[in-house]
Amino acid sequence: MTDISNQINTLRKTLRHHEYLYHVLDAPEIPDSEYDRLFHQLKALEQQHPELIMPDSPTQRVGAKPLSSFAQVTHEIPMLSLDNAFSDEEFYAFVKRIQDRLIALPEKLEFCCEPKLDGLAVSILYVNGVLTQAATRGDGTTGEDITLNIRTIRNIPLQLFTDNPPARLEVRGEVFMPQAGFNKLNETALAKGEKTFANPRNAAAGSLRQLDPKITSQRPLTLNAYGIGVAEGVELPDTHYGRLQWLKSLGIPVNPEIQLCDGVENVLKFYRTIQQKRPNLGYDIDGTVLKINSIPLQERLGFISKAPRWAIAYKFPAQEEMTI
Ligand SMILES: NC(=O)n1nc(-c2ccco2)nc1N
Repeated sequence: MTDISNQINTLRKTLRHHEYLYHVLDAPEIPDSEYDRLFHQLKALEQQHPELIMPDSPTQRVGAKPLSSFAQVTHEIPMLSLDNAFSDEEFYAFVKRIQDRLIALPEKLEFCCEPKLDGLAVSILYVNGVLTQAATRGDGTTGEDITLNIRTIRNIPLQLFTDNPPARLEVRGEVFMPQAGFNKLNETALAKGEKTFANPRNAAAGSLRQLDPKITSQRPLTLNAYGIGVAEGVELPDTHYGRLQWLKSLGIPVNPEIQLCDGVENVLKFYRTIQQKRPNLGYDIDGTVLKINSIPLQERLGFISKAPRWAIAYKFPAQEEMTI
């Protein structure tokens, strides 16, 4: 490898490390001025040697020019929506349905308990550890290709932090806008006489669905992963919580409030704790998501194909056999 490409690779590794410390761990080790100096050093070297530019270089986060429209992406594994509970009784009924379906049952059900982030669900595909495609959830089967916009979100690694990446890994999570960033965005928009957003969720959706990645790049968006879709060339942990910890080890941001809860009473304790924390989290949530932690149990339970809640077929009574 030439000396120049050595310098370029060392700078990329250093910048990825500091980007992770700053945007994922919120624990920078160098001042912004030093990060900028290294970034501009890399940018200059790449401009002198464009043949060495790689898509996963830290300098390649913001796409070149605006798109005219979004391509469609079909999810290999559908991104289903969640059933809702609005009371302890409805949660108990949910647990009872599980117990009724699982003949052989562990004495206590273990749940992975998560805050329900109020943003936009996205799917991010890494091929051999490199961020290759990203899409919105859309209708669960088909979404919009927002790869260029997702690449601008600073806490989403362009390359997984491992020397032995899976062949393909689909990370699923919520992109949201923290309240401080939302307030600042609206203040600036107001000052400029531009459109303001009603709430952080709309701001996140509007920012992610920008055709110009330069605009998305200036919006304070962040990702928290909450699951895995496609995974090839890797043996995944057999619990949901274990999979989230594994994602974290790859440099993927996961919400710090997530907890394992053993038994229904501890789950309800988590729910009330998050409810109390809610005003001070710094980002909007609209509840909690409570998941059976064991993957084999999840697979035994499967999915209910979700009929829309907004339509009903009101049928005529079965006709008597037509007599001619
Ligand atoms: N919105 C949110 O925070 N979600 N959404 C899920 C989800 C949706 C489908 C399966 O899991 N999980 C979390 N934490």
